[in-house]
Amino acid sequence: MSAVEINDVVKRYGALEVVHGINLSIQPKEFVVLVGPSGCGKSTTLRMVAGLEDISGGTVSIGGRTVNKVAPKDRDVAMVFQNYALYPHLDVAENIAFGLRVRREKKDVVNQAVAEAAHILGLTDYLKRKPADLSGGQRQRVAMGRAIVRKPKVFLFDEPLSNLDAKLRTHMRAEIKLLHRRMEATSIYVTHDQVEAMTLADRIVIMNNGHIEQVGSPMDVFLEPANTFVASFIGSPPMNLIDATISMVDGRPRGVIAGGAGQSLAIPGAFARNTRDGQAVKLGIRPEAMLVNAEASAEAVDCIIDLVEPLGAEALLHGRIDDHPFIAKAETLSAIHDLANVRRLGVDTSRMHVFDTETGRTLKTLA
Ligand SMILES: Nc1ncnc2c1ncn2[C@@H]1O[C@H](COP(=O)(O)OP(=O)(O)OP(=O)(O)O)[C@@H](O)[C@H]1O
Repeated sequence: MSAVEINDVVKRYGALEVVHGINLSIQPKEFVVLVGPSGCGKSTTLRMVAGLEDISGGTVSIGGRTVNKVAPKDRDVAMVFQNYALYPHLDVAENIAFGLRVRREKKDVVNQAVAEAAHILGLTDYLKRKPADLSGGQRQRVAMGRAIVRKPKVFLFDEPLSNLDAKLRTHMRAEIKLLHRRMEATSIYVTHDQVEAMTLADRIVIMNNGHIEQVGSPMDVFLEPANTFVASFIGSPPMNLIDATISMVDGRPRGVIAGGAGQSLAIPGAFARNTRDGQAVKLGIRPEAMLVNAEASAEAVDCIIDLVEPLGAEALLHGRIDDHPFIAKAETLSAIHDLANVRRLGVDTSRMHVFDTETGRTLKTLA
């Protein structure tokens, strides 16, 4: 039985429909991340699972029970919010204990649960402090402690790290992952940050405009994006998408880059059989599949580099191929090239993607 089942779920605010009939089955112990740009409906979806928003159509089930009409407190879920939602007048121990006290659990049960959670989260020395005297990361841990002690069927996280600075966010991300390994609790996590999604998720659900674009493991969605939206959302810097037209050369399709002098790249085998002569496509080339050492590549294109951004071991090259902007990634340590003066880049076409321009869908036959 799935832990959470979302069936044809719709959300409307008056006449405005913001979630358009989505389907998702979440397995027990699974860590699922809903990711997408601002306004795509991920928080609304999570809040419908939590019971904080009414469901306009379809059903949500938790542990096999339809919960559409069940009050949030009776759904056996615990939610961790971005703004922590701690009680400022209560100390850490009282904040963690709050849900158990409401349930009128016995005092020694509460004390033991709080001690355990504090130990897991490294809060033992802070139990008597008020939230105002804690760092952002510590406050977020208290919020997680409050969720843990309730031992819910499902943890729901709504952008829990977005108020933290970059370093702390990386640290807390690792903590959440370790916590999940330890507790093995089914978790649904909402973020707009694709790096957070990639690092935390067993499965990523990519949402856009109230629809689900693709569901898969982090590597699946990275290696086999179903469409241009997923391709440009997952991966940093994003995949370059270059307009081209398919042209058959000696019976093999090549993508001729639009609006230029006819430069072209070989369409990889997995995409080739779904192309047709004259078809408008987008060639999807990840920055790391563009190679400074063009002479060593079977396929290459002429380009102009406008800007080199050194990142340390790597540099990002911002440039143009026939007026199409692109970003390439180069290793600075091994490259003997003067990166600003690179005029030709190799393309590892075995790692190239091809999308139909009209539908945006990949031309690869996905399993
Ligand atoms: N109470 C409301 N009334 C009307 N429209 C709403 C309401 N709440 C949310 N929306 C709209 O629903 C859509 C989805 O919102 P939601 O908060 O789920 O997006 P999100 O993907 O979580 O974005 P963000 O990352 O910015 O929170 C948005 O277009 C938003 O404007």
